[in-house]
Amino acid sequence: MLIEKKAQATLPTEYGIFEIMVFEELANGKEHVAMVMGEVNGKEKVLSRIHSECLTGDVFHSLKCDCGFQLNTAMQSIAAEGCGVLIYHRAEGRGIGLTNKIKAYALQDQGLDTVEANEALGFAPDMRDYNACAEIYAMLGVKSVELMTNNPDKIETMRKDGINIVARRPLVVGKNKYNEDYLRIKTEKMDHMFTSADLNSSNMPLSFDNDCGNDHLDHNCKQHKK
Ligand SMILES: Nc1nc2c(ncn2[C@@H]2O[C@H](COP(=O)(O)OP(=O)(O)OP(=O)(O)O)[C@@H](O)[C@H]2O)c(=O)[nH]1
Ligand SMILES: [Zn+2]
Repeated sequence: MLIEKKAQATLPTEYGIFEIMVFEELANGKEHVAMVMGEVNGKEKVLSRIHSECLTGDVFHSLKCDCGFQLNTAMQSIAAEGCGVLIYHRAEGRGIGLTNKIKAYALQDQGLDTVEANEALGFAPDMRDYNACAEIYAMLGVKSVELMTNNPDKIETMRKDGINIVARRPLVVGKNKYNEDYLRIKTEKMDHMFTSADLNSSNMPLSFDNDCGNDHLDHNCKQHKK
């Protein structure tokens, strides 16, 4: 056994009411979270997202990546379906941890891309495994999942790690001028399934992506003050 269920409670969110469950990965003490809506025990093709922790995107609404937008959209989609599982997978920085991710960001400030920065720090571009997630699905009684992701390598690794993925739902959201290159590199070097239409369109859901020419997101920008 890799994980142990530690706690469960009802959690109302702006998207709907979930059951939150905490599972500890015994080897490293990581606390993975399952946000569960509806009856998933014994079900096939449960709508699901395995969301890798991204403190900067999920909490601080960073625009350098698409994580925060994907997290919100995944929860909305599960709520719309009335049934599903979101696993919040504590694999910050694709498994290299927060300190190393921020070191990678510093290298990106100097011109390296997301893959080169990981490699410069001595890491593979993606260090994640999903064994704990496979066990969480098993403990929940989920037979198979429809996974929200754009990453075919993630699907392949998850299948190797024992997750039964029977369908994929794209999760293309949050493109903006700060993550354009990041999304392009993910498409070119990490095979993410963004179409050229996805990469060329702006699906930024927020109104502050202004056209004033100022390279900031200043809500007090004189041009935009009403
Ligand atoms: N090392 C590193 N990790 C990053 C970087 N940007 C985002 N991340 C982490 O990447 C993880 C998310 O991976 P992504 O490559 O964005 O997407 P994915 O999970 O593989 O695929 P999707 O399911 O389509 O979202 C989170 O843990 C983020 O913290 C970066 O530049 N370097
Ligand atoms: Zn992110």
